[in-house]
Amino acid sequence: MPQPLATRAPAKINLTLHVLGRRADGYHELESLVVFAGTGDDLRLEPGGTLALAVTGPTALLAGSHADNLVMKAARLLAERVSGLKVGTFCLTKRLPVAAGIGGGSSDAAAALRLLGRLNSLPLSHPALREAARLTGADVPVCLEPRARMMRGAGEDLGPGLSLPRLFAVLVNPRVPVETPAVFKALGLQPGQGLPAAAHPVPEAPSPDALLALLKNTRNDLEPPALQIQPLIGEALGLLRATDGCRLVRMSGSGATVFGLYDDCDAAARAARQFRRLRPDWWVKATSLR
Ligand SMILES: C[C@@](CO)(OP(=O)(O)O)[C@H](O)COP(=O)(O)OP(=O)(O)OC[C@H]1O[C@@H](n2ccc(N)nc2=O)[C@H](O)[C@@H]1O
Ligand SMILES: Nc1ncnc2c1ncn2[C@@H]1O[C@H](COP(=O)(O)OP(=O)(O)O)[C@@H](O)[C@H]1O
Repeated sequence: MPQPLATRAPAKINLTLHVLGRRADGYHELESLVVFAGTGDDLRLEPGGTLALAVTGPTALLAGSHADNLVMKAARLLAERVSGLKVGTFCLTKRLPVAAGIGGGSSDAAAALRLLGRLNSLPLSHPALREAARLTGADVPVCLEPRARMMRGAGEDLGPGLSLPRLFAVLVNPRVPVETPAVFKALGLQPGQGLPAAAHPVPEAPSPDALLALLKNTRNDLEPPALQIQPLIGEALGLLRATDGCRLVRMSGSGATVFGLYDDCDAAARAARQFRRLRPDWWVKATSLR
């Protein structure tokens, strides 16, 4: 019997997200410093038979139908490009909130491509794998090799892996989905129109303080339109900012998840406990980012 293959699908966090402009095809040119969390979904692949998916876990029911699952979309796109691709049954343990600005579905899709790559001896640099990632969604390429890097273009233009200090964070989501296309639409850019550019090159191996100083001079341009659509994001930002030891708060991606940064693991754990007392029904997670 072939051994099942397994991988983690970590949450993606946009520490910065500058929208440079809107292209003629409607997509937006981005510049984003992306990192990955210690928390995420889990994906297993049991090789053999036809392509199938089973989803369990606390947010399984929110992830939509199996046919529309991004795991299946990525696998189908790869199978269309690699003849005789060996497949099997994917078992997804879904824990991350859905439509939450932390790329859960994208990270699941990228995890599926990693596992199929392993099963079929395809390196992550294989053109079919890269193309399947890009066609699955704008955030999938950066999730293929989940490590800190700059992401540009619509998401396909990736910088080299960055050596960042580990950051200690609390992630908060009010458990309300926010749809990405609606947020980009609410930004209100016309094709060809841009926002003021503000390049933010990351120095080689910055200290935690240097990284924090850089983050304070940057933004998430999707925060204002997302706040218009879902005012609970403003509440999340305000409550998190007020937790003890919080150094910076910001929304990730198109929301609604927001993150707070703290000096160390204990401060983040304390803040998460403090926050849970205020909003016991929300998703609150202390984690590290890098
Ligand atoms: C905003 C970001 C930032 O990392 O994260 P999330 O909020 O999804 O986590 C991503 O760009 C989201 O990536 P992803 O969720 O994969 O986007 P897709 O499915 O490809 O596109 C959904 C829709 O978002 C808009 N879109 C997406 C990416 C982009 N650069 N410009 C866009 O205008 C388009 O309207 C598109 O139809
Ligand atoms: N494996 C999956 N996990 C989560 N959402 C998925 C998945 N597959 C498909 N989707 C769909 O993709 C959309 C975006 O979900 P998600 O990736 O969680 O968003 P975000 O990138 O904003 O965190 C949702 O509307 C959801 O129905």
